[in-house]
Amino acid sequence: MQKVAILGGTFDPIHWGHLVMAEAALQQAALDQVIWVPTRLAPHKAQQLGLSFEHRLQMVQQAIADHPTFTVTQIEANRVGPSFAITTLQALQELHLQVQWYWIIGLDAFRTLPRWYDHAKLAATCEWLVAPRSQPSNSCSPDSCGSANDLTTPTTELGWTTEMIASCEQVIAVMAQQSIAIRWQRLPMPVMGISSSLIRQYCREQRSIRYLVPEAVRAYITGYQLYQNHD
Ligand SMILES: Nc1ncnc2c1ncn2[C@@H]1O[C@H](COP(=O)(O)OP(=O)(O)OP(=O)(O)O)[C@@H](O)[C@H]1O
Ligand SMILES: O=C(O)c1ccc[n+]([C@@H]2O[C@H](COP(=O)([O-])O)[C@@H](O)[C@H]2O)c1
Repeated sequence: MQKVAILGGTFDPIHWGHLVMAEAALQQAALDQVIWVPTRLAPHKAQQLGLSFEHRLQMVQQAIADHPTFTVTQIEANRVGPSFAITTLQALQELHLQVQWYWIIGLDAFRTLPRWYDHAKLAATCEWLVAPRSQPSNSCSPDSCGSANDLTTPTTELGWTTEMIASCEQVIAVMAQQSIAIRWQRLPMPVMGISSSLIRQYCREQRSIRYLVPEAVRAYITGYQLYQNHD
C-alpha cells in the first residue's frame, strides 16, 4: 500500500518552511508521495483577500518542480465556499485507491484541529505529521496559539521544546474528550521562523526575500511585482 501525505495550505506564497516540513515528513514516515494542495479559500482565512489561486498555484508548481515525489493538485480550485480538509481528503481518496493517508501540518494549524469541520471523521482517516513552529502565524487566534517563548525549554528532539510537545498533547487530550483517537507523529526538523506573512511584509517593505523562498518563487514574485501594496 502506498503512503501518501497531503500538505494543504494557502501558500501565499510558498516558502522554505513548507518545503523543509514536506521533506522531513517524506523521510520520517517513509512516504511515497506528498500531494501539495493549495486552498482556494482557507476556512479560517475566509475574510482575507490574498493572491489569486492561479498565482499561488504557479509558485507551488515552480518550487517543487525538481522534486521527484512532490506533486501539486488543483482539486480545490473550483470549490464553492471554504476548502474543508475532509472534503479534499475524500476527493483524493476517490482518485487514489489503496493508499495509507497522512496530513502534514505545522504546530500552529494542528492546535486548531479540534475546531475543523467534521474533525472526527478527518482524524480517523489520516495520520498527522506535525512540524514544530515557534511563532504563531497570523492565521491563528490568541486562544489557540502558544506563547512566543516556545523556544525556552529545548528537548533532545530536533526542533521540539517541552512547551510545543505539551501543546500537541493538549490537542490529543481535547480530541480524546470527544472520544476521537488520533494517530500522529512529531517531525524532527529545525524550527523554521519563516511565514508567508513575513514574506509579504518583506515585499511591502522592499526588503530582500532571497534565501527565504526558492529562487524560482522569488523571480516570480519580482516579475509580477506581487505583495507590494497589500497583505
Ligand atoms: N515555518 C513553518 N514551519 C512549520 N510549519 C509551517 C511553517 N510555515 C507554514 N507551516 C504550515 O504549513 C501549512 C500551510 O501554511 P500557510 O500556507 O498558511 O503558511 P503560513 O506561513 O502559516 O502563512 P501565513 O503567514 O499567511 O499565515 C500549515 O499547516 C502551517 O502550519
Ligand atoms: O477543514 C477545516 O475546517 C480546516 C480549517 C482550517 C484549516 N484547514 C486546512 O488546513 C490547511 C492549512 O491551512 P492554512 O490556511 O493555515 O494554510 C489547509 O489545507 C486548510 O484547508 C482546514
